[in-house]
Amino acid sequence: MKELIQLVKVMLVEKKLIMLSILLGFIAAISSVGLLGSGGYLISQAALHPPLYTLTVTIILVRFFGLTRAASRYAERYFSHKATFSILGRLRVYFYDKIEPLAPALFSSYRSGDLLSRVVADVEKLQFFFLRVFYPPLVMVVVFITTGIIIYTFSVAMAVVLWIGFLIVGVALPTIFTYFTENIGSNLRQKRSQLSVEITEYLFGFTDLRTNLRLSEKKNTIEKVSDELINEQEKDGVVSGSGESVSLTLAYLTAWVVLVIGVIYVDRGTLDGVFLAMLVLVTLTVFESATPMAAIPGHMEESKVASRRLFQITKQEEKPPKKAEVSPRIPTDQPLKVKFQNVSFTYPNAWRKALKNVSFQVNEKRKIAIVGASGSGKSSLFNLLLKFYEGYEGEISLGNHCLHEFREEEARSLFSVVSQENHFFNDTVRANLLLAKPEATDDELLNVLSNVSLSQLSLDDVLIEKGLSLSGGERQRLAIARMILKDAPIVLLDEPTTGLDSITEKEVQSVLWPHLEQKTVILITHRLVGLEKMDDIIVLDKGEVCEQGSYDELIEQKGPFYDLKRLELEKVM
Ligand SMILES: Nc1ncnc2c1ncn2[C@@H]1O[C@H](COP(=O)(O)OP(=O)(O)OP(=O)(O)O)[C@@H](O)[C@H]1O
Repeated sequence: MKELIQLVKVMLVEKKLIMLSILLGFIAAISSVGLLGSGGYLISQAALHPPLYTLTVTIILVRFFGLTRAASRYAERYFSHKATFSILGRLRVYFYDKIEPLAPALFSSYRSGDLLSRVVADVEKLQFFFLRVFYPPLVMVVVFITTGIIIYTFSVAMAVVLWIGFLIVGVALPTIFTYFTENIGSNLRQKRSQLSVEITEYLFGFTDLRTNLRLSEKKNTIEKVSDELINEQEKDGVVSGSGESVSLTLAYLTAWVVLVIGVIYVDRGTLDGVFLAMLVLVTLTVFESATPMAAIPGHMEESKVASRRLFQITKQEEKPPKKAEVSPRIPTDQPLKVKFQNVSFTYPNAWRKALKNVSFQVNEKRKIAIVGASGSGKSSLFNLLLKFYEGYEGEISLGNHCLHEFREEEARSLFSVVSQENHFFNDTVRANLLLAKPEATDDELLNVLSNVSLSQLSLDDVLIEKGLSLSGGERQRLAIARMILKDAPIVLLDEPTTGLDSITEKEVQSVLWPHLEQKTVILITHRLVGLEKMDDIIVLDKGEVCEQGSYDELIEQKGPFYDLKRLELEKVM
């Protein structure tokens, strides 16, 4: 329930549209009651053959209610859907704003398929919260009160029957159906989320699954989960369908009881027979606004769970990292030094430290390599520098400022990153390059492409997602083109040539290094080729710095670096 209250708070930003929808919903419902009531009265009066002028007022009333009903129903649909789409838009922005600063730490808690399903499908599901859960009961209560008072002036017994009918259809039935829908709803959601996870894994792992001959196995799993989902949807359909039919039956039953009471009263002479049709039709019509109540439990349950799942992701925000209010202004065109002082770090939910008391300094324009076996903590250093994770001990500084002083965007603007796997979007070469420098002109882009020996590409060439239409070497050179365009003072290289053959590796290196002269460079690698040109090498082992020095010093020292180098050479032989 707490989540729904939170949801309502976000929704209330659209209070004008919400009020308008409720008001128009009420006018439409009461006009329906008025139309059928005055219609019933007109027919009864007409049957008595009165002079035509006595019917004029009733005819005008029928026309008035008819037109008002049509216009207000249209306006109600228009404004309620407008409110719904505005609310959904706001919710998407709200959740995106909350989630964005939590990435990539978020991926340690959620599988990407599940996250996708939460942010897309769960927000989508919330459209029914306003349309089916939030405002129809408000309209229903006001319409019943108004109609109950009108009927009361004719007969107390009829009004009591109407109110009993209302309590059964509008309150008791939805409560009973809540019980049934809870179970079905939770299975349905579980299956939907499972299907989303399976499909996402199928798409992301397509190549691996195919090469390992596991494609059909995965397909079968997807089909099985899909069948289970269909099964749950069928059950859900049966429950919500029966909810509606039971409500309708009870509404007709109430109208029958009103008719029977009316007949008795007319027989006794306590009610004028001309009002009988009007009262029965009014009773029938007023239930139009109560029958949607049967669908409320299902939608309510779905909205409750959808909002719980959504707010759960953002809950990590409750212990937010220290956020800098104003970032120090550092010119991005000047070299910058980087310093780690006794930095220790444990990933959220991890049981051991990824970094332990790491200290090193890279002065302006210096180039250092950080080497170590897989899992030694190399990427974790970049994760902290780029502020993907907070909550470390010790101090990291850029220039003369502590990293905590920088806002995320400002800190990231000081780095260019070239990694082993750079992402390219399914868009033109131009769009993929402008990502690094949105204001760059075509001439500038073409110049950079020629600098990285990619003159054969046109700016309008469209890349397949992840740059799969390019060779590995071309992808890396395109990533270097982005780095040149961004022109940040610190360059982070994360195994930029791993996976390339030695000729392509040489080509990429020859394109890369001339552009790094004026930059502070940190290279992380587990391969020890070409490290002679680095000013300093830091060797990490299980998150700790175990050795540091120039290439020659480390070779001479015959320590861990020397051992790693020897092992690598042995492997090559
Ligand atoms: N998101 C994460 N959540 C929990 N633990 C993590 C996470 N990322 C890394 N680790 C752990 O932190 C330690 C250091 O990992 P890191 O990725 O920094 O090593 P690495 O030297 O860069 O490895 P590789 O060369 O394979 O990329 C490892 O024990 C790893 O399991």
